[in-house]
Amino acid sequence: MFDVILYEPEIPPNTGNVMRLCANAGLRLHLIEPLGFRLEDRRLRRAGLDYREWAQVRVHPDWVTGLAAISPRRLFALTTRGLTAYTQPRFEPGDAFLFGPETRGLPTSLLETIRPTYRLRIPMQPESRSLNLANAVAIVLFEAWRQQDFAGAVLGTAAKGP
Ligand SMILES: C[S@@+](CC[C@H](N)C(=O)[O-])C[C@H]1O[C@@H](n2cnc3c(N)ncnc32)[C@H](O)[C@@H]1O
Repeated sequence: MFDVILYEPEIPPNTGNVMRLCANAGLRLHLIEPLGFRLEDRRLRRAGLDYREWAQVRVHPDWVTGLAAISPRRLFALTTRGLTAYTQPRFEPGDAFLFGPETRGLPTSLLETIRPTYRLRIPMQPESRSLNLANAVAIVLFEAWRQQDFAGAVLGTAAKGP
């Protein structure tokens, strides 16, 4: 329904967390190379990811190839320099969300080239610099999925009493 794109991610446990999140929410995950680690990295494997969590991950050799393969309906770039709150747009199936690398964020040159539909920002306290990448993905993607009434999810059953 939605595509998540990690642009040149650097830290294995972050990508592992996002892989699990995407599998849980039924989202496709795209990793744009170069990665700051090998997919065989034991710190990624240590996340205990199973086949299902690897199955929906695609690795693209560069941004141009990745974008052509994903071909999103709209592209939302998540950046601390965004001017639009992530809660403002009405997301639709086929939208894609682009997140930057942990130490650098999304390069200005990339943002100017791709011209995303919106540059989205997650509100923070004035003295805060940024959120952890995996946390940022979780916040935005669950908002997008919430807007779809958590389509496809099992929302739970009432607990049986004693
Ligand atoms: C650790 S942050 C990068 C920090 C980098 N110094 C910067 O300012 O962009 C990794 C990625 O998480 C996302 N992110 C983190 N905090 C965010 C926020 N408050 N609003 C929007 N995106 C955020 C962005 O995609 C960012 O590129």
